[in-house]
Amino acid sequence: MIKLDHVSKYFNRQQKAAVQEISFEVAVGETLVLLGTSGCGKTTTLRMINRLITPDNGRILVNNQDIQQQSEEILRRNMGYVLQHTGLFPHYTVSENIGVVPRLLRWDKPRIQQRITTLMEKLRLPPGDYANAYPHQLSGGQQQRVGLARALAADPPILLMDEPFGALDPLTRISVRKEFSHLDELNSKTIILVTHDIEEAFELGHRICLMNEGSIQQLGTPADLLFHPANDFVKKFLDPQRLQLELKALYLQDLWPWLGPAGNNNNASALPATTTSWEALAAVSQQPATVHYQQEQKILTASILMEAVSAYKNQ
Ligand SMILES: Nc1ncnc2c1ncn2[C@@H]1O[C@H](COP(=O)(O)OP(=O)(O)OP(=O)(O)O)[C@@H](O)[C@H]1O
Repeated sequence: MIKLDHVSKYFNRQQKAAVQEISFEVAVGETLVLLGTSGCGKTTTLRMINRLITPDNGRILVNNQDIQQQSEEILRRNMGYVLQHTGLFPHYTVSENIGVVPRLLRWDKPRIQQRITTLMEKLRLPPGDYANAYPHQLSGGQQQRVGLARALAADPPILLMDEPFGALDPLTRISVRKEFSHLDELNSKTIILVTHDIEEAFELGHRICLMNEGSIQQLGTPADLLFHPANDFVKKFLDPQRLQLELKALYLQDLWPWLGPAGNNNNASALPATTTSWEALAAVSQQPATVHYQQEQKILTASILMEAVSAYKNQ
């Protein structure tokens, strides 16, 4: 659905490209995270995809069509854009902010109203309390949700997000991120999300594109980056948070051959095999659980889990 083919960008006739020979594809419904330190070219890459910046070399295709040959208006209508600083219009109410794009598209009033109400409810902004509030009357987390609602209003198939949780304090950031990952509105969307936060990338990305100085260092699943780093840069980038990331990237079903013994315990709570090791560790810290997978049931304790993680890594 989105394809970058050897895309480069040089600013101000720089010798060194801000983005250098970047190629990747993002499938329909996939979330790709662009991860990397400040200045590595993430935002430039994102802005080239919706034509806010023109590449110097290479091609960008959306739905198999070169974006330079599509009208900017139609291209952007298919892409919601969410920014770190929400970019809400300060003199518009929440409801007016969310309705901006549907109004531009000339939807009729009842349809716009219905859509605003639906999104506000889904994003935990009760319309009775917030529809007529102005952005400055909201907390950072609420403003962020309004920004997301505005990007989703016309139901675009693609969502581009630049540090969408970057302006939030760490606790709010974690809770807004969690809500975001469970939002049904996002299930079928193709999402490219920019962040410098490793944990966020691992939580939200189906795949991660790790960049440094304008180039891709590795593009793969969280498990690929952790267990099969392409080079020393990738390894060192992840090292500070390695254990936690490994536990979040490994699902119980990945550890199945090393989990044991098979058994049944009617008093234990049941965990799905799609639980991450991180969540499972929290769940079994008090008492054992059972896991059912491929017609087999096993007992899970913290020590069994940690031994299985070690065995997986040493295989
Ligand atoms: N409009 C511009 N003019 C000149 N140089 C620019 C411009 N935009 C970005 N750059 C340079 O291009 C490089 C990549 O910037 P970019 O904003 O894409 O990085 P980033 O990874 O998104 O960083 P950050 O997380 O700090 O936003 C940087 O060296 C930056 O200074």
